[in-house]
Amino acid sequence: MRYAAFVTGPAGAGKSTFCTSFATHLRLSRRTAHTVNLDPAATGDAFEYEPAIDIRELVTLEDVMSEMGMGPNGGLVYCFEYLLENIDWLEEELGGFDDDYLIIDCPGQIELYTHHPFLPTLARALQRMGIRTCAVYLLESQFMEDRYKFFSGVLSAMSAMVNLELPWINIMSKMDLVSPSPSSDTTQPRNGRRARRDIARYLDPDPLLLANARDGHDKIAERENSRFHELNRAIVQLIEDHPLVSFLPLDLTSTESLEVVVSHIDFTMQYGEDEEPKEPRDLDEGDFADME
Ligand SMILES: Nc1nc2c(ncn2[C@@H]2O[C@H](COP(=O)(O)OP(=O)(O)OP(=O)(O)O)[C@@H](O)[C@H]2O)c(=O)[nH]1
Ligand SMILES: [Mg+2]
Repeated sequence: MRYAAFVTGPAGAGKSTFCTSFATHLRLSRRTAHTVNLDPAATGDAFEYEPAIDIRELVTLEDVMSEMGMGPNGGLVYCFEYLLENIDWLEEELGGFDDDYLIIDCPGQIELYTHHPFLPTLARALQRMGIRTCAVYLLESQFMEDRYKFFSGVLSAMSAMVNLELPWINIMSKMDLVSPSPSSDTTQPRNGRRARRDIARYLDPDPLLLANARDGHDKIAERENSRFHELNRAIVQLIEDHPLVSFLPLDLTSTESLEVVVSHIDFTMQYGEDEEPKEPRDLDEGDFADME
């Protein structure tokens, strides 16, 4: 059985860094792992791993921009269309890997996940090749500093999830940057326990975070713009009705944290489930011979 995890998320969320750590972790656990670079715009220092498969061997954004006279965003769309038209190339590249675990490092353009069909089409192509797939969505911990930013992150994660139609895990990356005292939420007393509880409210989003906008700035905003308030209420309702989005914290400075995340990814893809179950050996007739 082959497996592939798409590592997705907005620009700079830590996808490539996570891919490197994830692959290293699997290898240290004596498991095979191959990283795939799916970013046609990646430059030399975009990631630290040595990709086993690299979309840039098929097409690069630079070439598309200079040869087709396209801008960076249209060019990226063109690259993915080109990849899907040349899916044989990918199949050939993948042919060499049997019984394997692919970690696919995706580009950070959010629209690729939320309203283009490329990744779902690609995932279906992999599934046809007998590869079991899942997606990991990274949101960086700075999103927890501001409620509105956070909920926009939650909504983009949700819309990517709906678009991709794959087994899915959300990860709050860069947790090493979260200090024990609550950052911008000045309404909370600065003690460690309260801060941890606040972090928990973000990891398992508490819609009341958005509903109970308590500081003065928000009150003024609400009074001045009742439609904004209405919109917030609608979003709160949406998140309450569809509690699909919770986040696993990832702190790359902790092996344990990485292990927990990897075990969730394994579980999501049902990694190893197809291995021969090691059932106890059946008794042969001969085993009874001595007893008679
Ligand atoms: N403190 C901290 N910084 C991190 C972590 N992961 C990544 N970074 C930093 O965040 C920046 C972006 O990391 P990348 O891994 O390149 O992010 P990306 O999501 O691949 O970015 P794009 O491919 O450009 O969308 C780099 O400067 C990393 O060093 C982390 O766990 N903790
Ligand atoms: Mg990257």
